[in-house]
Parts: sequence; structure tokens; C-alpha cells
Amino acid sequence: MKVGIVGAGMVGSSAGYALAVMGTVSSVVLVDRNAELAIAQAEDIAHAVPFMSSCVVEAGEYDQLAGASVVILAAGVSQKPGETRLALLERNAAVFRDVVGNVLRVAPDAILLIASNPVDIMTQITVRLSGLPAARVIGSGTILDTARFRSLLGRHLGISPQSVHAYVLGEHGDSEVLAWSNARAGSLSLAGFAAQVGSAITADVRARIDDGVRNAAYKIIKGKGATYYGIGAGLARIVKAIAQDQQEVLTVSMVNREIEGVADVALSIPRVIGAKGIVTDLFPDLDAEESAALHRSAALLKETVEAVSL
Ligand SMILES: NC(=O)C1=CN([C@@H]2O[C@H](COP(=O)(O)OP(=O)(O)OC[C@H]3O[C@@H](n4cnc5c(N)ncnc54)[C@H](O)[C@@H]3O)[C@@H](O)[C@H]2O)C=CC1
Ligand SMILES: CC(=O)C(=O)O
Repeated sequence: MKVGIVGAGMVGSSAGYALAVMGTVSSVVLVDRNAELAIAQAEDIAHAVPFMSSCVVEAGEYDQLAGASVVILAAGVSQKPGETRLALLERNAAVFRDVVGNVLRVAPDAILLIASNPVDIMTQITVRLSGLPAARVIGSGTILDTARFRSLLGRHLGISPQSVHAYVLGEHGDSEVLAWSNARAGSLSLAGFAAQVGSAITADVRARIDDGVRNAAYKIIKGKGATYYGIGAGLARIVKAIAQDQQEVLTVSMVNREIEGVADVALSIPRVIGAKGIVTDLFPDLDAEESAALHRSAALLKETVEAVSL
């Protein structure tokens, strides 16, 4: 399977590296308006391949995306320290007006996988620009926030994050919702597991984990200028679910008909992903506080997207 990546900066190249390491696809093509950067990134990643897989990694122009089954869109600007994701909207909407048509001209059957921020709004803009069915325009959404939540819960409970079943819903951004009420560790409720291992989830622990998830990007960007390894792996995980028709449950963003009373808005809930993109939505059981927070997140995104003119 061929995967295209438009935007060969930190996020695009990290996704390319993760794909090459995982070895689940046969070909990765990197496209960037800075052709020299795309060539350099592709060369560097290609030199890692002999240690791990047989994926062919190249740089190219848009025409070389022909035949791609998935195209990752990671082009545009990223946050400066202290800047919100929503502040990037106007600049990245302008980039997508350029990019989406160029991709569809050569890869009309591709699934589009959106990474650029604000990712939920960019996902909805891509549906508008492309006219594609919503299930074929997938935003990476809260896949990264869910990984952060599982990582911090696993660390607190002393178990692998892969044994934690917990989801972050709504916006990939400040209004996101950590779904504590349905989180599980192994086969147990969080409280049941925490009691057995003697690591109670107190209000302080909960607040620390919430802050660690919600503000992870701000802290990492302050420390090193950008985040990219986590999202690179998350994007590669979504591509694997598509490439292998895995029917995997992942929190990704798409335009929903209705969420918590808000119509036609893109945000994340757990969804089943397979070869054709998003197969099914799995709306989780939430408590009243989480439902209200998800409504607020949906309403904020809706208000923001309605202000964008294309
Ligand atoms: N969804 C998520 O969880 C995450 C999303 N991001 C977002 O991903 C995006 C990319 O971030 P980075 O890779 O760190 O930025 P970067 O600045 O390293 O790379 C962006 C690349 O886009 C290219 N580009 C800009 N306009 C273009 C156009 N019209 N056509 C083709 N290429 C174009 C630039 O030349 C640059 O190489 C940002 O919007 C950032 O906020 C970053 C981390 C996590
Ligand atoms: C930058 C960003 O969106 C993140 O790391 O969550």
C-alpha cells in the first residue's frame, strides 16, 4: 500500500519514520512546498529502513501521490509557545485551500488523514473543500490525547498503557473531555484496580492527570519547540488499521451528524477503523458532567467552524 504525506516537517516526517519502522505499508511519498526539505527527510528515513523493514520512502511532487490509498495532511504552521491550536486556523485553512485540490487531482480515491491543527476544524474544512464522504476524511483528533491519558494512568497504576482502556473525547484541544467514568484497567473499573494495587485515584491525582493530558502540548512546545513523536506514531497506527482492515477502535475525529445536541460538527469519539476508513461510531456511556463537557466542546467547535469562510 502507498501512503502520501503532504507536509514533511516534524509531524509529517515523524509519521513517515513511524510507518517505515512499523513496515505495514510498502511505499511512503513525502511532498512539501519546500522540496529540498522533503528530499532530505525522505533520504534520512530511507537510511533507517534497512534496519527494520523494506518500505520504499521517497520525496516527490503531487503527481507521485497517484495510487496512494491514504494521504496524510500535515502541512501548515504549528503552535509557538503559549499559542492555542485554534489560533492557527486562518493560516492553515489557507494552506488546505492549496493542498486538498492538488491531492484529489492525482489521488481521488485516497482516504485523507488530517493532522494539521486545529485538527477538528481542519477535518471539517477538508470535507467542505473535497466533497468527500465524512467517513473518508479522518482527523487524528484525540488519538494522541487518549495515548497521553493511558500513559499517565498506566504510570500511576503501575501497568502497561496498553492494559488501560480509557478515552479522551471532543476537541483535540483545550475543551477536550477525559472520560473517567468509563475508564478501565484490565477488566476492572479504575477505582477497583486502584484499590487492589493500593494506588488510589484521589482528586489530586485526577487533577494532575487531567492537567498532564490537557496541557501536554503546551509543556512540550515550551521545552523543545514542537510535538511530533507521539502524533507520528498515532498517525501510523491509524494507517495500520486501514492497511490491515483491522476494525480497530480508535478515538479519531470526523464530521458527525449530531453530538450532544450539536449538529454537523467534527470531533472525536471512539470509532471503528477499517480498510474503507471509519466504519462505525461507538458513542460511549458518559456521566452527566462528561456529557455537559462534551456538549460545550462540540458547541465551541461548531461556533468556530461556522466563522470560517472558504
Ligand atoms: N493532530 C495532532 O495531534 C498534532 C498536530 N500538529 C500540527 O501538525 C502541523 C504540522 O506541524 P509540524 O510538522 O511541527 O510543522 P512544521 O513547520 O515542522 O512542518 C510543516 C510543513 O508544512 C509545509 N507546508 C506549509 N504550507 C504548505 C503547502 N501549501 N504545501 C505543502 N507544504 C506546505 C512546510 O514547508 C513545512 O515543512 C501543525 O499544524 C501542528 O499544529 C502537531 C502535533 C500534534
Ligand atoms: C501540538 C498538538 O496538537 C499536540 O501535541 O497535542
